[in-house]
Amino acid sequence: MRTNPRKFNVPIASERIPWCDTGIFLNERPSFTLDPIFHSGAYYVQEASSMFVEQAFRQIEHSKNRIVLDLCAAPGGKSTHLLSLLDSSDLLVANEVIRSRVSVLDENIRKWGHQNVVVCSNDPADFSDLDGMFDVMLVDAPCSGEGLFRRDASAIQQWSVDNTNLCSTRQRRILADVWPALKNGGYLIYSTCTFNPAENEENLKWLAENNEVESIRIPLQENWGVEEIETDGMFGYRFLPHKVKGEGFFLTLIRKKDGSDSYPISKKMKSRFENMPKQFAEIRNWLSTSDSGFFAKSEFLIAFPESKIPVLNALSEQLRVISFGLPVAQFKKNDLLPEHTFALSVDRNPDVFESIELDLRDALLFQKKDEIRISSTTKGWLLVKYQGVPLGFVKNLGNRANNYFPKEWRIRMTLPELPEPWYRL
Ligand SMILES: C[S@@+](CC[C@H](N)C(=O)[O-])C[C@H]1O[C@@H](n2cnc3c(N)ncnc32)[C@H](O)[C@@H]1O
Repeated sequence: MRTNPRKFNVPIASERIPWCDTGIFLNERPSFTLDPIFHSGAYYVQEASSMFVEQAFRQIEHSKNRIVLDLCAAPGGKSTHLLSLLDSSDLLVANEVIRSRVSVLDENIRKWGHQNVVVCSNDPADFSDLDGMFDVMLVDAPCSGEGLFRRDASAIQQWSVDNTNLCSTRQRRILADVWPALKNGGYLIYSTCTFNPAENEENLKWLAENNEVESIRIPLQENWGVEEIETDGMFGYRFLPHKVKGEGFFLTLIRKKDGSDSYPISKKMKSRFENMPKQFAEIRNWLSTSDSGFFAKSEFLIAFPESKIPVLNALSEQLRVISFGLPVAQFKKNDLLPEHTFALSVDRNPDVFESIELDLRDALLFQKKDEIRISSTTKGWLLVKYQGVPLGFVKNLGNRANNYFPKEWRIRMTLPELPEPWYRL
């Protein structure tokens, strides 16, 4: 699993994943459903090899105000990882073409708690008019999944030569479609969870034959067991499951050496997003960021970096934007109701709402959306926490408390005898 460093520190006794600062191996699989902080975006359960994206990202020249695209983003493993690696001045665009997979992506991103993000649902071809828009692109391409063979025997049955050829053709189409949107000097991280050259190094070779690119090497440590392969001066990194402590994976990093230097973003374009109604100005104090603008979308107030509004306008001219920023509150008449996602925000001003700590059972009852006992004498909005990690809001009426956990995210299982959590904070 990979922790959210803005919410939860890696437990000290854990075995670290050597290529990811926030990644740890768990000795056994605990019940994540019965862990309140799992539902709060304190960590993401992810296969270890995939976290190698961090090493690629570390080779990218550091600068601020980058626009980063995760093209094949659902369910959000690498998008949440990127959010933790990016500067708050950067913007992540997380895209998933398959509509039924967008809601899980959106949910995982909301729980991670960052405001500098746009979620959209488009075919790679829809990006081709955004000439030179992105500084960094991650294409974690759909593939034949040979890397799953070890843990899922049915993946072997589904494998065929025809399917690998189909995947390779599709990957080339995806790369060709999205390539113009990467700016000159921008970086592409390409990855798959398969081994065969047709979906990996041969695609790279094809890209290099048709475009000006520079292959970037990623430093390795021998004890990681990761293989560096070189094909005509192009480097790739292969994870073979009998050699690394992780599943099968392939990744490469290249730099674009041609094309547009930047996308013309007009600062004057009329915004599609309404400004916040003036009577709610107090909400500015709810976040500790200096760059938050607030926008009204139906009855919700959304925080989004003010400086990125022109980019958001430009993106929404071309793309189907599903969500942006972080919902902070719902306004009803002249009242502001804090949103659940605001409780999970990494930029929440801790002084605005009083908080109370729940024990494990009450924390899970809260996340089941059941009634819970509140010991606080403070009436009104209270932030509830488990082991210091915020879980959401209740409204304490004195004799009872209303539970504001979102219905669609609630835990549906009946609570069994509760296990001890696998960490101590
Ligand atoms: C390997 S998975 C991505 C995993 C994700 N990056 C993560 O780390 O959680 C590949 C994704 O590509 C999407 N996909 C499928 N066909 C596609 C296509 N033709 N173009 C772009 N993406 C596609 C799939 O829906 C899937 O979400």
